[in-house]
Amino acid sequence: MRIPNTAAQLKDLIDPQCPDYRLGIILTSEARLWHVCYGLTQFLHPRGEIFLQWTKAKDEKTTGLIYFPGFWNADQLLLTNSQAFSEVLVRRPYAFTKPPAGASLIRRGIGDSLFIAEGDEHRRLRRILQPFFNFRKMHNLYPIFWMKAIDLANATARSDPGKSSEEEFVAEVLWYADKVTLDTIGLAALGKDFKSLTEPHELAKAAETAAPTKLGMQVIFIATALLLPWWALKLIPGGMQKRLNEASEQGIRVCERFVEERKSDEKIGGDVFRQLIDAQVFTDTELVDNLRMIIATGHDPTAATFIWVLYYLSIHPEWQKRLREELHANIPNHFFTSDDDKNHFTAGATLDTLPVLNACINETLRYMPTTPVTSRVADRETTILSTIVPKGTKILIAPYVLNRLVEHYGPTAEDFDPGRWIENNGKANNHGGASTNYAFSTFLHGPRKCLGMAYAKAEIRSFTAAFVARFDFEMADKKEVPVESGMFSTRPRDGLSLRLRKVGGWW
Ligand code: HEM
Repeated sequence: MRIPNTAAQLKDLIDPQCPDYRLGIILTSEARLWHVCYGLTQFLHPRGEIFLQWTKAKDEKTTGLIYFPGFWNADQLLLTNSQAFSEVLVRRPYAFTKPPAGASLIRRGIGDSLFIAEGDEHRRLRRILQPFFNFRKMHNLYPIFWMKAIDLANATARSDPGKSSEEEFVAEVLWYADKVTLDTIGLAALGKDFKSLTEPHELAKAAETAAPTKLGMQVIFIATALLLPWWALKLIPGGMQKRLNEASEQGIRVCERFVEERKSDEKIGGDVFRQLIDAQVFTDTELVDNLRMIIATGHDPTAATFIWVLYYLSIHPEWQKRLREELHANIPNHFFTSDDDKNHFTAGATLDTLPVLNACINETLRYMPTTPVTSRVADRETTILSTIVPKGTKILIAPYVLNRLVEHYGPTAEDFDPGRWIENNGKANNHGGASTNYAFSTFLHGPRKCLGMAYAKAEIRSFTAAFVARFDFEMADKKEVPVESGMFSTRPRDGLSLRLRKVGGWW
């Protein structure tokens, strides 16, 4: 079967019950040019929600694929079931490459690295980098995560020196999350504490310059997907393209300095970067580019996920309370309060096994994947689920959709419910009640699965444990529902302002 390419055939593939379909067809049936509206769907916030609605509307006759035209009337396929995910991500991953326009934007931002490499080059870089991110190595990083988790809680408690009460106050916590995750990846990857939590740092400034929540960044992504040339982006108001260039150049300068420092002093550090230099597998340019990638990918999505954990716990106080009780029962007080002891907590062995902690984090990762939608392009004529897919077809992969399907999680699929990760006997499970691992697609699958999954989970466990054990919290404005935003990682557009109360006896 060839992909249909007329508005009439489109009707067969998209269920007319779907409201967005009707909006689309009104705009598209007469004038194909208006297909730009469908092109926008992958950028609309909450990202992935429209695709979930389409998938649900097709429901009983779903084939695993929904066809819809994109910008400039390009062919696009949305994958809607596990079999389709498996074919694209696991069975034939190299037949589907990252879209060239998006890849070139990422190259400008964080360098020519594993993240956008394809085919044999991707295999080579992955083979080199994978061993540095294995489960055991990530476990060995727990002392760093715990130390930084305590720093995060302490810095939050010190926020706004003029506050009227030291025991109860309001703080915007996304700012702290961004800084502490940057400092943590600095220590883990480079053995270097950027200390951006307490002092200005060039890399934190670069990240703020390219502030991912700004509307301008969204416009840049859309313009790139529209295949507008780079020079045309200069016309976008707000100087976004200039700021992106500045941020990128700043990142290059800082990372080049790190490489020089490291190469000139063989004694520094036993961290990931030292091991990469010693292995002598990368040129200097590759070192700089992959270091930029590790710093960027290693802090932005973990900060965002940690913030969503805090948000869901603030609107589900019953889970917050259960979690705090679990933490107080399992982690002795002095590991939070004593400067000597905080470095000696064997956090890994404890935090990996706490059912409520892991349930709250897994459920947040499921419910709010910070990469809700990603994409590929068929780089040759191929098939997905026996459907012929012409070369150049764009493939939309939405973890947000698979993570919320009733087929996977039952009638509560669209509710936030950490309980699905805990068995009746109180023990943790790692499937959330779903029968396929594609039901949890937050980190994707196959050879391009997130390299930092174990790192991210261990870091978020540490930050959540140290925060929830010591603060009781709720939304500063109880009526506020965060507006989702961000093109790299989905995060609350205006940060997260919490009313925090110090928990007595844990300071
Ligand atoms: C909660 C946190 C995180 C989430 C949700 C996440 C999610 C993802 C996703 C969905 C991808 C695939 C993107 C695509 O191919 O379109 C990815 C790739 C990647 N992630 Fe993560 N990530 C997280 C944290 C991290 C961390 C902490 C690191 C590094 C320390 C990292 C490093 C990478 C790298 C290097 C890739 C590219 C892998 C490849 O193409 O072979 N990520 N991540």
